[in-house]
Amino acid sequence: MTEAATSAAPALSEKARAVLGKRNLIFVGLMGAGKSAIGRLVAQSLSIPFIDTDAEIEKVSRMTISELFAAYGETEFRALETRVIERLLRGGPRVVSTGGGAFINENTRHQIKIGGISIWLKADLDVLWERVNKRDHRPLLKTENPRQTLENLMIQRYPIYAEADVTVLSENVRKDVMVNEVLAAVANLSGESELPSEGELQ
Ligand SMILES: Nc1ncnc2c1ncn2[C@@H]1O[C@H](COP(=O)(O)OP(=O)(O)OP(=O)(O)O)[C@@H](O)[C@H]1O
Ligand SMILES: O=C(O)C1=C[C@@H](O)[C@@H](O)[C@H](O)C1
Ligand SMILES: [Mg+2]
Repeated sequence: MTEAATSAAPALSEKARAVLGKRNLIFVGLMGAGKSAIGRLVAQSLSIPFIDTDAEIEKVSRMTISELFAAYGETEFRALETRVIERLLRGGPRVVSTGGGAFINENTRHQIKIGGISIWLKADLDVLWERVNKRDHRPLLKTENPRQTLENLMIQRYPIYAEADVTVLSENVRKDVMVNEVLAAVANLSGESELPSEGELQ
C-alpha cells in the first residue's frame, strides 16, 4: 500500500465503502484533472479494484490512444470506449477512471449514470495546463494552441460534467488530501435518493 492509501482515515474509507455498496465509483473530468492518479489511490483506500478505461482500451486494442485516433478517428474511438466502459461497469464495485471525453458521449454518459456514482474532478485551466503540457500523448491537444484547445473543451464540457452525482475541486494539493476529499464527498452521499440503486445494477 502507498503512503497516500494508508493515510486516509479508516472510518472515512469505511463510510464511503458502505455508501458505495455494489455500485462503481466513476471518475469523470477533463484531461489532467487527476482521474487516473486519484482514482487509483481511492480504490486502494476502499480496498476495491481499480480500472482505468484508457488503459483498458489500449490493452484490448493493442494500440495507444494516439494510434487509435490516427487509424480510426475519434468516432470509432468513442464507440469502442462506450463498449469497454459498459463491460467494465458490470460486476462492481470498482473504481473506474474514464478518459476525458467519455462522459461527454451521450451513450457512455448513460452507462455511467446507471453504473454507479459519478464523480467530477473539476480543475481550473492553469492547473490542467500545468499538468498536461508536460507530455504530448493526448491526441486532442495536438493543435497549434493546445492551451486554447483545452480552454475551449472546458467551455463545451463543463456544463455536461456538472451532471455528475458529485463534484470535487481538483487543486494542487497533495494527492492524499484529494483522496480524503473524494472519500468525504462519497461518505456524505448517504441518503441521497437520486443515485442509482444497487438493485438496478447488472
Ligand atoms: N493533486 C495533484 N497534485 C499534483 N499532481 C497531480 C494531482 N493529481 C494529478 N496529478 C498529476 O497530474 C497528471 C495528470 O493526472 P492524471 O493522468 O491522473 O489525469 P487524468 O484526469 O487521468 O487525465 P486523462 O483524461 O488525460 O487520462 C499526472 O502526472 C498526475 O500525477
Ligand atoms: O478528453 C478527451 O476527449 C480524451 C481524453 C483522454 O483521456 C483519452 O481518452 C483521449 O485522449 C480523449
Ligand atoms: Mg487518465
